[in-house]
Amino acid sequence: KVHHYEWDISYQLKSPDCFEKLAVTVNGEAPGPTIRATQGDTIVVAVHNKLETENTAIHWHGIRQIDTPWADGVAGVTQCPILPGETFTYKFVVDRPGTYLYHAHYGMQRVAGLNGMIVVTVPEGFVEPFSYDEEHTVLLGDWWHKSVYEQATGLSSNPFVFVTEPQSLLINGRGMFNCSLAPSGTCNASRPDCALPTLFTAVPGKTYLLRIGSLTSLSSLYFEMEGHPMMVVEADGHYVRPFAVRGLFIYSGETYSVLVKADQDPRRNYWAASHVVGRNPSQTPSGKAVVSYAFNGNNPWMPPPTEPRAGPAWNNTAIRVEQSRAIFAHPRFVEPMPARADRTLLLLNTQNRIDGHIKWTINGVSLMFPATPYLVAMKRGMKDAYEQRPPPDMYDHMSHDISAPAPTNGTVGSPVYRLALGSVVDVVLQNSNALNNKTETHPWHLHGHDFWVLGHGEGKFNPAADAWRLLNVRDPIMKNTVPLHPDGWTAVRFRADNPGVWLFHCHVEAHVFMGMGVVFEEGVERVGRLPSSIMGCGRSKGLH
Ligand SMILES: O=C1O[C@H]([C@@H](O)CO)C(O)=C1O
Repeated sequence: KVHHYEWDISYQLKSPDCFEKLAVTVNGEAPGPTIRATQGDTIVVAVHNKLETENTAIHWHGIRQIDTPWADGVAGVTQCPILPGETFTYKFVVDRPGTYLYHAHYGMQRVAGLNGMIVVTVPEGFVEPFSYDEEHTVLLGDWWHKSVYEQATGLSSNPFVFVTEPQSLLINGRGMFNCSLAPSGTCNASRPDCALPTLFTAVPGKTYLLRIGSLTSLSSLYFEMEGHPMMVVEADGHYVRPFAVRGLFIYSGETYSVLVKADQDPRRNYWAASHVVGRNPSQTPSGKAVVSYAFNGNNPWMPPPTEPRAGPAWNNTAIRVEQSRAIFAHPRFVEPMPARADRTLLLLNTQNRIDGHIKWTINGVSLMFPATPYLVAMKRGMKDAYEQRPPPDMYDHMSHDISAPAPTNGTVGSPVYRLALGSVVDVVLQNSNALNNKTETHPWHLHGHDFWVLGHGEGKFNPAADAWRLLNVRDPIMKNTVPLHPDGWTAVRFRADNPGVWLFHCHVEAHVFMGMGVVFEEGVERVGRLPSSIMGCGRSKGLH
């Protein structure tokens, strides 16, 4: 089945948390509509850029784009940005069931509100390893009152101005800023678009599947529903061995499906809440929504009689690592993993000062997208359009001190790791302290593939020693986004079997903007004829 969408992308005045601000919308809405399809369906989205003065591009997060690498939607990697007034049509197949996301992938535009969810259901006759009565989507976000322009300008300025902490957390696009803190006339608590949202209406005794996704710009979150523990059954489109949590840690770019049973006293309603973890949440009030009960005698619009609980200690890394380590493939859906890798990359992130600007680097290189999209440049053999020298596979793991800021400056560039088509690649992401001597959470997202999550560890990964033996090679979960925890490392394995050029990056919008990403190429010569609609910028001007 083919699903056709016509999307007008435009700025609209919105007040998702009562504060009025310009947001990038899809057909007037932010978040955009949920795309619903069945495994194997084709999605066609005609994107009309009506932003007047701003480019755009949309990434379909978690969709591998097999045979359609030009539809991945990353300006600078897989296509030229879509100019104001132009229409670009994405066409791709949703080849696996699960919960996915979409969002802008041009500059820091995701921060401005262009995001939404993709739900791919199983084909008729397929029995999932769990059952439920109804399903709902929960999209988590964070929200700033500063414009994207101010945020991006601050990050690239000298002196550096960080985006700082979000003003609000959004649940399904709604938050609640305390208007007494805003300049008069900018915030109005009685606006309908910032009313306390109902997460879903529960009928006593029924079981609900919540498809939860996070598209925060910066924040790692803890999501919980008062009195309602969750059974986690899916992660990034893969069934997991079910595990129960009272609250779910979720990182930007991740999705989880959870089962919730409506088994509480139905004569009242309950809080759902999201809390910042991993960074100090003192400037960011928790996001709130209501789980309301449909029950004779209960008022479904009444706020719960309780106060929402405070979140867990934001700086308790151990409990977050514990959840990361509790996720295994469902025993009936273990995807066989190659026993060893053909190549290992040890990728160290450091924050560096380069020509006075603060950047993130990976093995000393801060990624800057080239003017000509990599996919066009590499497929057409334009050797001067990107850096020919590949970035380093390793950092100096013997002597580098991860608890100290980077001792060297690093460089800014547009290199690419060229992977042999079909080869197996291990990547160990290694965290280290930023220039302010703090260590942070970095959720890493791989385009075009899922990876097996081999493990998470503390401190520095030592490739020569025991570290490999600690990894889970028996039933690792496959994901497209995985957290790199403070002071630690995360190891993943993937098969480079999808011809194209693919971004792998920290999903914190400010961090990828500051260069925290790498580019992989595999089998670009096998990519089919590139559509001329992805061309028109840099050295691809005039090509078709
Ligand atoms: O990228 C970042 O920059 C600041 C700080 O590290 C500046 O040194 C911060 O909190 C980030 O997450």
